[in-house]
Amino acid sequence: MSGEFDLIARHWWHTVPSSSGVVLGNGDDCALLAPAPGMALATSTDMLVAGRHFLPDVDPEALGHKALAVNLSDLAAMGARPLAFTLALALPRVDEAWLAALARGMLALADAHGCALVGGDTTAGPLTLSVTVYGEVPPAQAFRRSAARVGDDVWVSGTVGDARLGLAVLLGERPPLARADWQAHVRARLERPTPRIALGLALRGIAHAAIDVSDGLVADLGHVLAASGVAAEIDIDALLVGQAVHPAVRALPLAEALSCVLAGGDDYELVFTSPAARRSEVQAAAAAAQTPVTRIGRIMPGPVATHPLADGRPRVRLCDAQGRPYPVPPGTRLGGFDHFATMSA
Ligand SMILES: Nc1ncnc2c1ncn2[C@@H]1O[C@H](COP(=O)(O)OP(=O)(O)OP(=O)(O)O)[C@@H](O)[C@H]1O
Ligand SMILES: Cc1ncc(C[n+]2csc(CCOP(=O)(O)O)c2C)c(N)n1
Ligand SMILES: [Mg+2]
Repeated sequence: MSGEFDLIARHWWHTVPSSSGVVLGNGDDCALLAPAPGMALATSTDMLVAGRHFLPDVDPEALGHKALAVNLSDLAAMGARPLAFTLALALPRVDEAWLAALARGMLALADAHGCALVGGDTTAGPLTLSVTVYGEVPPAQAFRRSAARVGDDVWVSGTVGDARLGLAVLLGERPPLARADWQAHVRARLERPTPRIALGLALRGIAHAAIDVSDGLVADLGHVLAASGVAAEIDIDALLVGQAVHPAVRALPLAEALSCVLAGGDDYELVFTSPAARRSEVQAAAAAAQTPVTRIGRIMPGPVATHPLADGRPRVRLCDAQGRPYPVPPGTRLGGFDHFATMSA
């Protein structure tokens, strides 16, 4: 028998970790959360829709991981520590083995971050996963998008562009990579992103503004710049020769490599700003968090923002190591992922 409540009980009952700020978990009309004294409750929602965020034949364990990871990534971008999450799930059919794998992937990542599943909703419908995360952060140390200042450095964690290369192969836009280890890497980067929670926590009190790269580096940095009323120079030489670009991406024709790096999306790395005087503290925080970071540019004066999201003004200037305008090759994409860009009203 597979009624709605059996299904929830079998797959989603989750023991609440004791130290987590969860007063009451799964099973009542609401969960009760209590951030530590002096902490603000941080919350964010992101959903994954079959055919749009993932292909329907994706490994369900990886899908469970990614649905939570992209949400934890938002907590990381705020400098918040994860406490709990809820899961709203629409399922076209009940496939016990598929659901067990989904739960395994999601709950393994939850346990790794001490983040309890405290509630949700399950319905029949087109395959959709919507996660809401809750975390805690000292409000004065949260990395607001509006906090970038002229004179700040721009940094990025990990590598950008490799997830988009993985997607290009999956979508048949290009053949699989000749090197099996590179192919496995780009696929894993697409399907099992690493939320940079440890880095976010280590950067508290050091970074000014931050955002996680979901739509593309230039587009997401653009949200920070618009919210802060500033502009930025991105040093393409520092990006391409540094450790922020994986060799599999560097090996692509230049326009394709730049498109992946600057507009790829699905990276779930942190782009953050911090004062130039604090470079050594950023490096120490990154080392403590065991997360590589690369300095890729600087914040410059820019137009005053009219809206923090859809401001429409060009704010990112691409330059070379000498600060000269970078000659972007024809065919390079810079715009980020936009769900409605190709839909007519
Ligand atoms: N339906 C909605 N109702 C209210 N606020 C929304 C809604 N959709 C998005 N927002 C808010 O708009 C802002 C931008 O949303 P967006 O989803 O682009 O950011 P994000 O979650 O950081 O990025 P991504 O979804 O690409 O990971 C966020 O503050 C988000 O909470
Ligand atoms: C099958 C398939 N097609 C396209 C993509 C790429 N993609 C989809 S949504 C998104 C931005 C983040 O989503 P959101 O802004 O909704 O949080 C990106 C980069 C994918 N991952 N899988
Ligand atoms: Mg979102």
